[in-house]
Amino acid sequence: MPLPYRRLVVKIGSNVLTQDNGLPDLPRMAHLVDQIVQLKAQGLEVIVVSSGAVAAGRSLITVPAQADAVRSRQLLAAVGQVKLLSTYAELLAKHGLLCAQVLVTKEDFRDRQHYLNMRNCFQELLQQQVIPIVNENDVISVTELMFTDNDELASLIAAQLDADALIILSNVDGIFTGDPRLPDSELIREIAPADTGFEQFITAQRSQFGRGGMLTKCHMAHKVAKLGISVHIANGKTTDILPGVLAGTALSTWFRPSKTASGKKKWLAHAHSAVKATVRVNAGARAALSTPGKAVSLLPVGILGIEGEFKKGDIVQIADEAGLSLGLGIAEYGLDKALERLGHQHQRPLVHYDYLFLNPDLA
Ligand SMILES: Nc1ncnc2c1ncn2[C@@H]1O[C@H](COP(=O)(O)OP(=O)(O)O)[C@@H](O)[C@H]1O
Ligand SMILES: N[C@@H](CCC(=O)OP(=O)(O)O)C(=O)O
Repeated sequence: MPLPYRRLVVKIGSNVLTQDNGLPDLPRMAHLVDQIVQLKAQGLEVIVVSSGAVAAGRSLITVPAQADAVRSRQLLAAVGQVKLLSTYAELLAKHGLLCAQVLVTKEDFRDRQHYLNMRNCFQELLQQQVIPIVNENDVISVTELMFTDNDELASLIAAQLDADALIILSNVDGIFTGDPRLPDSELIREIAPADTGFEQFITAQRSQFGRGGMLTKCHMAHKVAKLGISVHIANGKTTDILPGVLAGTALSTWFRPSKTASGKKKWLAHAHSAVKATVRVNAGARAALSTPGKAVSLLPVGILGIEGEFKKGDIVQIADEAGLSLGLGIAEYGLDKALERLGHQHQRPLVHYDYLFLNPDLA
């Protein structure tokens, strides 16, 4: 049967790879690797984003009682990542396949050139039939340098590599209409790009070893789907979940994708840390930019003011009069020219539509 996707990112959460006692679940890992190999044999390119370094570290070393939370995580992840990757390497070697370790931090997504370098490396690995296994570099990612969790990282990678689909494997079948442990809660099978309000169902409860929780998963999934990438949240503990999701026979919450965004827009969607200045627009410009289905560029006539400095090609944030962020764009010219043209009619757009990413929840 032909599979609907060509390039797939699979995110595997900590709890999927971890037993209740906190130690790695090797049979589960072996089964997931078998499924990945099966998909690869059917012609799919697979990129894995795997958590589990901290859990693997726990099986190897005891954290000293005086170590704080940051030190403990660094210690466990530094030791555990070696074990995590060597386990993947051994399991894949049985099928004659190689994997590659890709450890990243938020910084690696800041600069477009840096971003493209990373993308080129992924492309080479995929071309050589190597399976990239990505994780956050927990040793140097501390506090504000951290991704919210690996769901955010997996979303960035899916957008960066123009994946057709992202499958997020957790310990639940998807998003439920209430606490998944309660019998009245029902699985939401499909969420459309324009759907809102599903966040109300999500409780603060997390899996035992997870970091971000279901709310980040939802936000990320929705954002990625709006970039034109199909997203499924499914249960990584279910037998044959990956082929099941792809065949449409397994349970999951499917975030239906909107029409595909350009590579530049996908990059901009996650480029908040690279913003150089904020451009405030008036109500008319806000209304024009947020009209569904219309390709509108940001013209100087609708700009009220600018905070910060930028050059041609820098990323600017666009905000409304109240300071609410509307999206990000690439400046067509620098601050000096922008100030000269501010408020004037018949001027070149400061941000062209092709280089503009508007927040999906913009009303
Ligand atoms: N409405 C909901 N539907 C599904 N899961 C939910 C919901 N609200 C909270 N959760 C919790 O989210 C958890 C999964 O998120 P998380 O702990 O981040 O997992 P992971 O480690 O796989 O990233 C589930 O184990 C569940 O307890
Ligand atoms: N980088 C950490 C995982 C952090 C994380 O986001 O975990 P999870 O929420 O289970 O995907 C590790 O490898 O242990």
